[in-house]
Amino acid sequence: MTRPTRPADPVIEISHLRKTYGEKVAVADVSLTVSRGEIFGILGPNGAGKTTTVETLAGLRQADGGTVRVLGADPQSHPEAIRDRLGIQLQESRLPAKIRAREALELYASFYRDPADPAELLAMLGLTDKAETAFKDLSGGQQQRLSIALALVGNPEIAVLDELTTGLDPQARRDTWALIERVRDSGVTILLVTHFMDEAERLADRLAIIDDGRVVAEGTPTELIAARDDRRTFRMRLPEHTPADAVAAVRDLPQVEAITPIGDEYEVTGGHRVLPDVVIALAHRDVVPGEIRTLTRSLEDVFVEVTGAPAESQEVPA
Ligand SMILES: Nc1ncnc2c1ncn2[C@@H]1O[C@H](COP(=O)(O)OP(=O)(O)OP(=O)(O)O)[C@@H](O)[C@H]1O
Repeated sequence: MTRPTRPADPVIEISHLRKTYGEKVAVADVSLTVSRGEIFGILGPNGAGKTTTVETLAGLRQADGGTVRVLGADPQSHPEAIRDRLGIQLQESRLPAKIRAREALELYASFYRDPADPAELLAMLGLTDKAETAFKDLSGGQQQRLSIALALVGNPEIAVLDELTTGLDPQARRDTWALIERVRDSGVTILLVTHFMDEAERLADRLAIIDDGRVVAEGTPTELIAARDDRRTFRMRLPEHTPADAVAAVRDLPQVEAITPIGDEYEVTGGHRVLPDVVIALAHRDVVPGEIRTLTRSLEDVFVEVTGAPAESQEVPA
């Protein structure tokens, strides 16, 4: 597992968290630390224990083992210590159909000692025009932005956002990402729960991949990709009439793990020197590849390797 250096100024510290529901172990052993001012992503397949982890740190569930500290306080024994300092947007937060956007924000603002100005929040989230619109008449993206506004209305130091862009169209997702970056830039620490690789790669300063109730990898997206980047893959197009023994010679090179014909190309995977070795071996046989493309790894490749799970579909409604 990748172990990053210890983060500075921790605002969330989870150590060996365990949570069961009867026989079901939802969280087996999760430890992670979130620093002030960062966007920290929790990424994992369905049922991995992500929501249970964030609900426990928000004081909404009682842990069976381990310790949780949020802004230095234990949310299990002192939920009031973090109540005004942590805002949470849970999956599929539903509001009454007829409540208007401004009314919902004013209602939530009334729960806090030092709330944000609802009108300012509406403006920041691009909802000023929709202030008097009933919840049921807002689009999916507008409902999502309102639920983010509700997580921010208490002027929290930490915002926990769960499945932020599920069900949004591509443009609404991009708009939401830009908004989250603005919120982070205003000084709020963000804990983002997601099963979308592109979202985690784009937004998270650091992230933990959780699988089956355990942290299986942790670091910046770049660290995670680089840590496992000891293999190289490229595709090449060979000239017509390339002799079969040239391809066989490539297959026999120590650096080559696999060479697979795909359409009119070959995909070659191997060690970090595989590309020059293949090109030199072909040159010895007077074969010059017509085109070579190296394939770069993504967070999705890392996710599949560490969880063994197929990556969640990235498809969203057009
Ligand atoms: N209240 C509950 N009672 C019993 N089992 C539960 C309960 N809540 C969650 N679980 C189970 O615990 C496991 C972890 O659930 P959790 O919701 O934390 O996962 P998740 O990673 O957030 O998944 P998803 O991405 O699907 O929301 C799952 O197997 C789930 O079915």
